[in-house]
Amino acid sequence: MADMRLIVAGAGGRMGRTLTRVISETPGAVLTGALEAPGSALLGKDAGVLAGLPENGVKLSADLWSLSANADGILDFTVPGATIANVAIAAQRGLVHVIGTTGLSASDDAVIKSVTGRATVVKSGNMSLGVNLLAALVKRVAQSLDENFDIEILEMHHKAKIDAPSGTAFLLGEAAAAGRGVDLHTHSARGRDGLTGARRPGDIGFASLRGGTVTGDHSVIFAGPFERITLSHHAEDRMLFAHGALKAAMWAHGKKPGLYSMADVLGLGDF
Ligand SMILES: NC(=O)C1=CN([C@@H]2O[C@H](COP(=O)(O)OP(=O)(O)OC[C@H]3O[C@@H](n4cnc5c(N)ncnc54)[C@H](OP(=O)(O)O)[C@@H]3O)[C@@H](O)[C@H]2O)C=CC1
Ligand SMILES: O=C(O)C1=N[C@H](C(=O)O)C[C@H](O)C1
Repeated sequence: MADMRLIVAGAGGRMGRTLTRVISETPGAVLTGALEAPGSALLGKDAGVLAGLPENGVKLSADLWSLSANADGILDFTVPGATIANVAIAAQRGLVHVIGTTGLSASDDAVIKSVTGRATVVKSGNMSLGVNLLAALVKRVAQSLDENFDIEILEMHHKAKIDAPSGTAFLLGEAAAAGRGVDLHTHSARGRDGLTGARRPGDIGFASLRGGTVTGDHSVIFAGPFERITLSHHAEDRMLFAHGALKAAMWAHGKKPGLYSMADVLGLGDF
């Protein structure tokens, strides 16, 4: 079978450079395009060199329409506005679209959903095996405990992260809410500050810390009367997410159109 031809969107970013390295080490995958923002100072630079590799001849471009003429998939770790612009082109070209971008709004999600009748999209706030396994465990524990156990989600990331709470925190919150049988939107507490009043029973709380170079730490705390259960994941290297994204792309290649999650890719759906 021919190699899967991949475009990295956000090729100059932290995840983009990591993806370029992981693709170069992965049999069955080849980098054919590198997308960056219009006006970026990195346009025209070599994606291999930016990733700390020898030159690979793939120059950063802002023209996804042209790049996508010779591609099977796009790995998209950018910003919401870029991802939403990419969705339409990926769908029109029939590319697998792996979306790792976080900070997407409800209306962004609706746009993504609207193309999945004809596009194959894998979207997840976290592409690692460990976090997706953690989400399955959180769902199970939330199923077993009643509202006497308050659920709090704590995340910490590097100081350059621009969105909060993290996509992973929402993924874990959704898992907890599903286990509890409640709607996360009507059962969350975010951004506590000042005279907040007592905790509302049944809420799922979120707290975000930012600093240093932390790749990504997440804990889900079940705080009950006189005892606490804490389930945690600590990401030590972005390679983790890049390997997951590549696995998702290769899994989705040839799959029928639809919106898939990492739980689908990893076979954790019935966990
Ligand atoms: N799901 C997962 O497993 C993971 C998700 N993420 C998410 O991925 C996203 C990126 O993270 P990270 O790599 O750390 O961030 P960076 O800021 O390092 O990278 C984002 C890149 O996207 C570029 N970009 C901006 N606009 C466009 C555009 N229109 N077209 C193409 N590229 C564009 C930026 O360019 P410029 O700087 O010039 O604006 C930048 O190079 C975040 O949302 C993050 O939360 C991160 C890790 C894992
Ligand atoms: O911005 C990051 O770095 C990360 N973003 C994702 C998120 O928002 O959860 C995944 C990972 O934690 C790293």
